[in-house]
Amino acid sequence: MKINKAAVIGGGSFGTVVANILADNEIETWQWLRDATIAESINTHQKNDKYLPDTPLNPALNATTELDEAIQGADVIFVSVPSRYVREVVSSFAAKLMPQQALVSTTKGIEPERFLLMSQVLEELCPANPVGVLSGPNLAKEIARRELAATVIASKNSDLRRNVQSGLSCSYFRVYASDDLYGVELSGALKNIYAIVSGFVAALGMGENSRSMIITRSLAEMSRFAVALGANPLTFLGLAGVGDLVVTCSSPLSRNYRVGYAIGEGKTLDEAVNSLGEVAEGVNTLRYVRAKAAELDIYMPLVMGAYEVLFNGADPRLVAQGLMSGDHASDVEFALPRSEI
Ligand SMILES: NC(=O)C1=CN([C@@H]2O[C@H](COP(=O)(O)OP(=O)(O)OC[C@H]3O[C@@H](n4cnc5c(N)ncnc54)[C@H](O)[C@@H]3O)[C@@H](O)[C@H]2O)C=CC1
Ligand SMILES: O=C(CO)COP(=O)(O)O
Repeated sequence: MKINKAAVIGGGSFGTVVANILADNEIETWQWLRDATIAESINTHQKNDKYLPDTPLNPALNATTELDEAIQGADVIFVSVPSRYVREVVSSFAAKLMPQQALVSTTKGIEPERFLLMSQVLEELCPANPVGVLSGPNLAKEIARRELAATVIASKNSDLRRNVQSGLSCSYFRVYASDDLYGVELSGALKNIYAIVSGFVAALGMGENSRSMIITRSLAEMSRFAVALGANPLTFLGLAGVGDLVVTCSSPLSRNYRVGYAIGEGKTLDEAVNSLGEVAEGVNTLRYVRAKAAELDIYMPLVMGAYEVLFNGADPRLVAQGLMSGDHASDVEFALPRSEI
């Protein structure tokens, strides 16, 4: 079955990019957002003035502040609001869904109380509906300029995977498939932490060897955490893992990288976050992952170091330095077991 109507919940930069691709692919698309002025601007001037002011949007894209108008009859509903609001927003329409309507999260964050990923929140709220996750190296502003990019749709439901692949694939966007929902989603959330650390490293003027060491050891740390939580570490080798880690650890277009960069320059966390005006999920994810790693006794020196910098005022230089003095470990996680080091 192809997608005849799609809804996108969220009026930020990524929600707008997803909605615009769907509209470019001639799918009837309704984007829900709270701000009536932005909705009006999308409908009349084909612009999201706040989040993507330089991108002319497809004239066929419909924006609305009425949730019902967006979700009614939508074959797929993309959820693209910051993680702290996903439960609240989805709860407000969950009871109105028909069982065949699929939900796809694009949100890269964690709900702290029970350490739930967004697909788990969706499954809890909408147990009868197919659920998927879209994640990958997808800086919204580059995709908005139609620069080539690829992503991953992860779901246990093969119809959902195929529908999203055909609904979102176009000349500048390619969609790969995975059935490892948890691994794809966990890597999307975790990489935001390491983008912050890479921001410190860049601001401090450390060299390319340091940056490469940080990115590669981030991957080791992410996969160690993932395995402790029961995820498949192989997923971390794909676009949603290495791909997204590399792009967000390298690009000033990443909000998480920019937060780290500002802190590396000497700004406080509040100053760094307030100057963004957009969501940087990694700040909260760092708090939750640090608590989980402590609870499960998982060795994560970059997470522990970054936490000290963001929340206890430690010198960002110490994070990279911490790697030099930590326990000796194997290069590729799981290739050489710790017991043999
Ligand atoms: N921007 C990017 O390059 C990418 C972002 N993502 C993820 O997508 C999610 C959304 O990101 P962006 O669109 O970039 O965020 P954003 O900061 O550009 O926009 C967030 C949107 O959510 C809305 N919002 C905030 N609180 C809300 C509430 N209580 N109810 C309803 N709407 C609310 C805001 O008004 C805004 O329209 C994040 O989890 C992010 O990690 C994923 C891939 C790429
Ligand atoms: O997830 C992203 C790109 O894939 C966007 O990263 P930021 O949230 O750090 O901007």
